[in-house]
Amino acid sequence: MASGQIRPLVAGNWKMNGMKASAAEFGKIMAGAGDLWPKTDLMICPPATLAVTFAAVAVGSKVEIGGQDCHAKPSGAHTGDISAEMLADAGCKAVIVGHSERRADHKESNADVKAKAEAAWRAGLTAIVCVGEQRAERESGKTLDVVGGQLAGSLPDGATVANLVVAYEPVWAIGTGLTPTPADVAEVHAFIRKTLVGRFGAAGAGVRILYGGSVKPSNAKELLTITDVNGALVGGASLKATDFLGIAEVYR
Ligand SMILES: O=C(CO)COP(=O)(O)O
Repeated sequence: MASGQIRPLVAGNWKMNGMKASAAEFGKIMAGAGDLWPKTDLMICPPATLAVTFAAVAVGSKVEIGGQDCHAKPSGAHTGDISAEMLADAGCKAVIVGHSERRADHKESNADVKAKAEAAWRAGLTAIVCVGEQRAERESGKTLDVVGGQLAGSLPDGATVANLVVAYEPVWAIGTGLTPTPADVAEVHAFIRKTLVGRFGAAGAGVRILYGGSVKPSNAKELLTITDVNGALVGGASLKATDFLGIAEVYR
């Protein structure tokens, strides 16, 4: 496998989608996961309203539950926010931080993202740190500068590198059906790997680097078997069990 010895992770980010009735679709994902594990780890990041129940029913299954965001502090007067400790208490094993929709909609800076990633580690969660360039940045040849700056500013400090995942999500590829060429994905992932090894030493070689942005079953093989692509962060296609499992199939 092009991704070497690293066990891939296919994670679904449900974003602001999902009602109680979505438990049926989640059940289908759990039912299919057994066939894919232990070759591939599977995770669903549902909205917080569903995380508690999904985490409870997922106990003993091969699907882990993650949050989509967390506050940097463990508790306090922060109306509407959820801490990493609360996610862990709900049964989550990971949390996405620095998704481009949060960087844009909530004006989250690299420093904010870093504080959230460190909060994830503090709570014993895996931090899934998202980076990725805007279309204009790619067109002007600034992709590696932008991604390098995001990594420098948002990766957590500390020694819990086993609890780190980086997701490369080009902003222009999210929800658009557009994807970078395999060569472009390979270039950015190699750059992220080099940066991780520079930052964390040998442990950086084991950090999973996910690709995200319009991944679907039909393009999964092309995108997810590139060197240093160790899985996917899937948006829209993760809402349908057959599509989500069809993506993870590439690692079977
Ligand atoms: O943002 C994403 C996952 O976090 C990707 O979304 P889509 O797969 O819908 O493009």
